[in-house]
Amino acid sequence: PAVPAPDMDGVVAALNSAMANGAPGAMARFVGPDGVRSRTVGVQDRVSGAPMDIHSRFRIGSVSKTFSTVVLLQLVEEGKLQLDTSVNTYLPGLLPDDRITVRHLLTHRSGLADYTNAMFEHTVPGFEAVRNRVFSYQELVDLSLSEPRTTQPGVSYQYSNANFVVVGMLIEKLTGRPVADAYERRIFKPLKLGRTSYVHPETRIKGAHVRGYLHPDEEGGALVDSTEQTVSWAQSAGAVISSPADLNTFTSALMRGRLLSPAMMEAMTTVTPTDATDTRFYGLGLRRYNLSCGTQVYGHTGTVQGFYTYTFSTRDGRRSVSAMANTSNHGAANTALGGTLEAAFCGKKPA
Ligand SMILES: C[C@@H](NC(=O)[C@@H](C)NC(=O)CCCC[C@H](NC(=O)C[NH3+])C(=O)[O-])C(=O)O
Repeated sequence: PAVPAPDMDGVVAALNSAMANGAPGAMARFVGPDGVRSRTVGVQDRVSGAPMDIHSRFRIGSVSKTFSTVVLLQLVEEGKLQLDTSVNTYLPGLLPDDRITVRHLLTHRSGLADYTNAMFEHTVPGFEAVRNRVFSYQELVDLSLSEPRTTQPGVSYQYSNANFVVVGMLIEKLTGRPVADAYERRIFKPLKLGRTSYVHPETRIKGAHVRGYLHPDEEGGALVDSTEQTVSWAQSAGAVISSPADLNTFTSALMRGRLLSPAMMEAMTTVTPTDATDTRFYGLGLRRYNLSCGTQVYGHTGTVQGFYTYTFSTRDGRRSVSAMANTSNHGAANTALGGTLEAAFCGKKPA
């Protein structure tokens, strides 16, 4: 069936709006039946003035959660663990509640508190305190367990990075190897994602990359260059580095069933609402947005110091959008960047 052509003027307007709301630069890449459309605005480096480059790499934050989910669901397909079994079966004694299952982690329904709320309550001091720190998975889980649970297991959606830290622990326990090897062997290599890497705890981004700029909490305060950090506070919940093209390839290949069986894709895309607007949903490590034109898109968003990311694809994988703005802690810029989805997937508004 015919699909609307992307409204690339609308995409550029959204990118410019992200800049008007505090991002030094932004970019978006659309892949559809009629080929690739890329747009960039502003700069990827405020000091050198280097313009935003569509081939540059950047930190994708929680889009990493979908990569971690693919690895874990492949392990489920291989019979190494089961979704509705207690996490403590595979990681004895880790969690204080045997009722928390693997599925609860992937759907943010475990009740494990998100330690990043306290860690980054004061944005720049919180970031400076951890940007060069290396945490073990256990230390991050202990931070979560030092706070009360946020829900009884399975009862409600409560987003938490802790869930995907435990997913990383499961992957390493079940494969006997660092999570980086699993990403490489199971996703990056097969899909030839040449600009995607999982780097921890090295702080530098190798190769041509975007510099990220963190907004301080103080209105009008100077931007902080947050490009170099360990991202050890997130790891399997947020430490992947990628590029617009690789993200388009990843989400499209995922939706086309290149990484998981049809049955597992059915499980992954079975969603529940995450808010009262009936437009935002979560499945297994995957968001679904219902767009104004009725199109449903699947993918993930990312927020890591200095970088906002959206990467979504239609269910058939025929169309995908990846968009990035090199700032964070500035909600208006994030909302503006999200406007690329409506423009790209719904096309020009009817006159
Ligand atoms: C929401 C997003 N989640 C992620 O990408 C994960 C990895 N990031 C976070 O949980 C936010 C950490 C603080 C960011 C900092 N904010 C503060 O420090 C606020 N005081 C910043 O904005 O850079 C997602 O799933 O879409």
